[in-house]
Amino acid sequence: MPAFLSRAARTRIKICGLTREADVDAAVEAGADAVGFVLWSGSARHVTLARAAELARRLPPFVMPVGLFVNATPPEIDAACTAIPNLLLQFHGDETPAQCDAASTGRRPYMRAARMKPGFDLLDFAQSYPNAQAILLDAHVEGYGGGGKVFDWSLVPSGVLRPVVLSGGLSPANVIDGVLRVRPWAVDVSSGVEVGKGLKDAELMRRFCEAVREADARRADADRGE
Ligand SMILES: O=C(O)c1ccccc1N[C@@H]1O[C@H](COP(=O)(O)O)[C@@H](O)[C@H]1O
Repeated sequence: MPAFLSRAARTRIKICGLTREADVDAAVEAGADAVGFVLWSGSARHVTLARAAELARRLPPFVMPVGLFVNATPPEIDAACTAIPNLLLQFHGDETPAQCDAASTGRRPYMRAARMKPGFDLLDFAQSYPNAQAILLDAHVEGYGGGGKVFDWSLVPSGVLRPVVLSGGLSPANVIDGVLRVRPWAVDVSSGVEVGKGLKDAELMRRFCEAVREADARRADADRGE
């Protein structure tokens, strides 16, 4: 059985939209498995590639840098992958399967964001991106994402058969519920651990990660029938 389907899996944590050194350090300290840099200039959390590379150099081994793109060109993605080794690509715009595959050149792992709303066919969407390493679920919001909006988790069907990353308005207050309801491979948070756009709060990040661990413990108990 693939690890992402295992009931015992520890829910991975990505914290996105970091812009400051202290926030990168605090995210790692809190227990993040991945940290995201918004490389789309249309976002209030945007960082230049040079800045993202500088921040990514602070990451210790086994904490992965993620580059968030919205309709970036292949040369922009090439430049990012050159500047930041081991960059996981997050396509959060209108990228087609062919565009994602071309940008990844078959060698760079990527996640594709799905914008969840009633009527959206997630199974069909996931199938149309067979080379995406994960499907990231975000709420359908004005613009492209990062709006701090929770979508209706009951829209997530069982049987996606791909690693799912739950995002969209997660926070220390609701992430336990999200993990128990959706059982994602990973969770991704931005607005819910912020004091201002791109300005993270160390205490909120700590509480978020702690809540995910609590959800994992409850999930394990539930699976054991306790
Ligand atoms: O963070 C942004 O500014 C952003 C811009 C464009 C697309 C996605 C963006 N962020 C991603 O959105 C989800 C949900 O974020 P939130 O927790 O609801 O604020 C997350 O994957 C961010 O990486």
